[in-house]
Amino acid sequence: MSVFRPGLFTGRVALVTGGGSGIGCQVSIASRNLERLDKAVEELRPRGDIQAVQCNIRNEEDVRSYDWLFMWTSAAVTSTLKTFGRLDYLVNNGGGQFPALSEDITLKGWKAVIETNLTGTFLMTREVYRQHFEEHGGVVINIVADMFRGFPMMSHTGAARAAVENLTKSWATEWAENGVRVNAVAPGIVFSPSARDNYSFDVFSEARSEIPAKRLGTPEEVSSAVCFLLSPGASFINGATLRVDAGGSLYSKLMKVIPGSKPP
Ligand SMILES: CCCCCCCCCCC/C=C/C(=O)SCCNC(=O)CCNC(=O)[C@H](O)C(C)(C)COP(=O)(O)OP(=O)(O)OC[C@H]1O[C@@H](n2cnc3c(N)ncnc32)[C@H](O)[C@@H]1OP(=O)(O)O
Ligand SMILES: NC(=O)C1=CN([C@@H]2O[C@H](COP(=O)(O)OP(=O)(O)OC[C@H]3O[C@@H](n4cnc5c(N)ncnc54)[C@H](OP(=O)(O)O)[C@@H]3O)[C@@H](O)[C@H]2O)C=CC1
Repeated sequence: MSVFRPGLFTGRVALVTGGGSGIGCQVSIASRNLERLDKAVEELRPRGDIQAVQCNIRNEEDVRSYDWLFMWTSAAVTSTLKTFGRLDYLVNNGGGQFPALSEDITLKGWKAVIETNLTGTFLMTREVYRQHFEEHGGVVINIVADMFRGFPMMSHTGAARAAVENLTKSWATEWAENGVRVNAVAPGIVFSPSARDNYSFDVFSEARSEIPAKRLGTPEEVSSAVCFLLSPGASFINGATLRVDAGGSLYSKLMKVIPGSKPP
């Protein structure tokens, strides 16, 4: 994600898993690969105050590391609080999967996808709530996917993302009185280099004709939705899933073929 909204989030602090964000506030970005994180920090530095935190969201030990000052706290949360002094937003963006028929998914592969997308989101959110949001309130955004009609060829991620959508509703209700809002964003098909490299065929070219708008989404279009849900403009929205897919999740091949074709 990389959208800059000058002014809107000034003085606020966000913790974003899975890569970059420049939403115009102070941000910690957390993922496994420190080299990639440092590169993202360099790119995003002109947009705001950014720091990198190495963290595998699948490992409770990574998420909950011991700190003498803060007692049992998340490394990512602790370092964000130490650096910026507060925490207002958590964006659970880290995730991924691989294409495979269900019968070909090994238990190890299944666990990798479930632990990344479901358990990682649970661990991060639980920790942020325990360490800060319970007392101070905050906003959580869970990035899910278009799994509303199942996710054939990627059933592991479909199951994990549907579970995260359900967690979104549970947390929204459990924590509302603590001033916490929890919403999800479900992107359609959005160009990203890692998605391109993760398929043996040109998934983006093939997908384009199946989207009513005849084009892919952009990271900025996803980020706009995230920024809206984080903002005070969404203060009465809780437990919702916002689809950012240009209607892609509503379209079926059984319907009339979509005419025309627009450039990407
Ligand atoms: C034909 C497909 C049609 C579907 C069409 C749909 C349209 C597509 C829409 C696109 C939507 C895009 C959504 C996105 O999320 S894009 C960007 C997300 N980024 C990624 O997905 C990054 C790449 N993925 C991963 O990093 C991994 O998949 C994973 C999340 C599992 C990370 O796990 P880990 O780091 O632990 O990875 P390992 O390499 O150690 O793998 C562990 C075991 O997982 C199995 N595995 C992993 N990759 C594959 C693969 N490509 N094929 C089969 N199995 C795989 C395997 O069992 C691994 O264990 P082994 O290495 O011991 O075998
Ligand atoms: N692009 C698309 O069409 C769609 C994407 N999405 C979802 O949106 C999110 C962003 O996707 P996109 O930017 O395209 O993909 P990327 O692969 O670029 O981003 C995924 C990020 O997640 C991080 N990550 C993966 N596993 C872990 C882990 N165990 N711990 C911490 N971080 C982890 C990766 O960093 P690192 O490897 O360094 O840990 C990477 O930065 C993902 O959850 C993706 O599944 C959903 C629908 C469609």
